[in-house]
Amino acid sequence: MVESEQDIAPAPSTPLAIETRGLRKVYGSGNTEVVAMHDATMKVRNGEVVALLGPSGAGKSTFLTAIGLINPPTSGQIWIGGKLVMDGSEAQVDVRSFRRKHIGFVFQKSNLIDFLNARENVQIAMELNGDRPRVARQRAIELLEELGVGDRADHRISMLSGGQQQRVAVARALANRPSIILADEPTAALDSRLGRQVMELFRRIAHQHGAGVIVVTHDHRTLEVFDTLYEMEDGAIHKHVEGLVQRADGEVA
Ligand SMILES: Nc1ncnc2c1ncn2[C@@H]1O[C@H](COP(=O)(O)OP(=O)(O)OP(=O)(O)O)[C@@H](O)[C@H]1O
Repeated sequence: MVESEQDIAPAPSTPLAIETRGLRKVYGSGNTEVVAMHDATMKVRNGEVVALLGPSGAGKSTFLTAIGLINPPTSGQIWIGGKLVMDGSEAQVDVRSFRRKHIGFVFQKSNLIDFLNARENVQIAMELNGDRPRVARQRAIELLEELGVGDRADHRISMLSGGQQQRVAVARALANRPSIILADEPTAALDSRLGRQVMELFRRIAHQHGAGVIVVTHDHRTLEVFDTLYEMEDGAIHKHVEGLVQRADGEVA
């Protein structure tokens, strides 16, 4: 991919890719009740790349899977591309098709299909979305080339290194031109050089393709790649502003 003058953070007036309002999630009930997320509020603009930090058990995966329409919140609202998609635990869209069309996921482990090759793993995401095989095949090859693994397109997943697999996973996440990308510790299995490359890739993708990106990470070595840093603690989200911790709704804590 060629670096371009578009590789800059989005202006404050850029439309929102993601907005969450007062998300709350309660698991279990009675003695086993856990409030995993409360008043979790965040805005991500098109083209913005956001890191979500925080200790184990803070609620990061709960937040990400709520936005990914995998794990509905107990209450609060989720807006994607200006559309209300979750109102409390009630989906406002056809979840499966919305997810396929608009949301790209990258997980800690790549979740690729082992018995397919790299190209087929990317291609299948587009075919499931209704693209013709020839069109899907061509785009899969282009994406793998763009991500620097074009020469591994015909290799089975088990023959690729961890970093190469993660690049294929990113290609698959981009296949249907999602408007948002959600990544849960995508560099946890990578050494620091590859981890950095994958994070920089997210930045380029966000800035050049205009997608809103949230990356859950513990990897403090790569934080300068991000436009905005948030921290989650005990189920609540705070925004980092020049050394201060600011609540996502604007109040300084
Ligand atoms: N399915 C579930 N049932 C009950 N409690 C759950 C469930 N999933 C998560 N929790 C609890 O909710 C809280 C938040 O968990 P979550 O996985 O969202 O945190 P996290 O910040 O992603 O943690 P980590 O960094 O370790 O992945 C934790 O206390 C966890 O034990």
